[in-house]
Amino acid sequence: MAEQHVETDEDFRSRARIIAEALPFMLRYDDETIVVKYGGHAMGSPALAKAFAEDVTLLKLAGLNPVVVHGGGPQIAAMLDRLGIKSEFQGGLRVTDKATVEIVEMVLAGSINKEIVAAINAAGGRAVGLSGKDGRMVTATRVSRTIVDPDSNIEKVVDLGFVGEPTTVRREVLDIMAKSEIIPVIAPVAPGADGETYNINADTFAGAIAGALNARRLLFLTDVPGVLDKNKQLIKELSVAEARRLIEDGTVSGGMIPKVETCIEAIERGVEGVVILDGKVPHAVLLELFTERGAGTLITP
Ligand SMILES: Nc1ncnc2c1ncn2[C@@H]1O[C@H](COP(=O)(O)OP(=O)(O)O)[C@@H](O)[C@H]1O
Ligand SMILES: CC(=O)N[C@@H](CCC(=O)OP(=O)(O)O)C(=O)O
Repeated sequence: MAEQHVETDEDFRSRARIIAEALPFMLRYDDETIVVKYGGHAMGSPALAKAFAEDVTLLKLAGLNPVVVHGGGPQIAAMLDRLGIKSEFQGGLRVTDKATVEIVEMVLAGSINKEIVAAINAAGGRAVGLSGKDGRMVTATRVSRTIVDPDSNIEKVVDLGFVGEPTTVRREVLDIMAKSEIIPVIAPVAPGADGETYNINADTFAGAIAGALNARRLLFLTDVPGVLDKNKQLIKELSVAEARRLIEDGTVSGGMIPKVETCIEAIERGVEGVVILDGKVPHAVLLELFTERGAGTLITP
């Protein structure tokens, strides 16, 4: 028979201490907007998803204003694969043709968005799923990427198809939700002025939302402990200038590029406290916000 853990009086009292330790942080962030970007790679097991949903629910009940922006890159890749649609990335962005953008919207604004909404609601919160299309929240413009051709070593502009970046963000719907018990969960797709649907990198999207809402904190939950140096060691603090250097020298690559670029832009827009952290640590959001010991990489001006 399994041995039962008997709680001592000391264990019992230490629980109260742990709860009380959160008080100064609750006061610090009272009424403040916290944008949490939940990356596709951070969506691991059902237990992790439950812990994430509990954290977000607890933030709202504690008087903060959490806004969730989610990704789903691996989940889009799996669906495209099942449908036999090839997909490639340029500079961390998915080249998105007409067929691909339909799948992107279906996976992001459909299944993933509703899974997160359901998880938060199961934890006792009141989540509402949205995309950039709802309430005309976000308008996108088409982007392209300049890359260096490995054969000729010459720079060339690559058309990425229906890939956009947010140009305008209307706060209206999010402001209404902030005053209510509702927790917005937003998928990163938005219409362009041409009426087409655009696929927006979730990091870039989260940065635009955080900037428009004057968020106090922007947290990126991913699948690595933070930004790693050339020796794969965690960099705990990174200035904007150092972050730019790491992109230029290739230390930061792939999906970490839009994340770090967004951190830089968010800081330049006045967002205080931008952190990249490991979403595979259960309750990463609570540990980051409600304890003195920060996790991950903090980007500073
Ligand atoms: N310097 C770096 N430090 C940490 N991760 C890096 C770095 N350069 C590239 N990466 C890659 O970036 C990935 C995180 O970005 P991404 O795959 O887009 O995650 P998410 O789905 O969470 O947005 C990591 O898993 C890692 O493979
Ligand atoms: C243009 C572009 O690359 N869009 C991303 C949107 C999803 C995303 O960013 O998801 P993660 O945060 O999980 O990486 C994509 O198609 O994969």
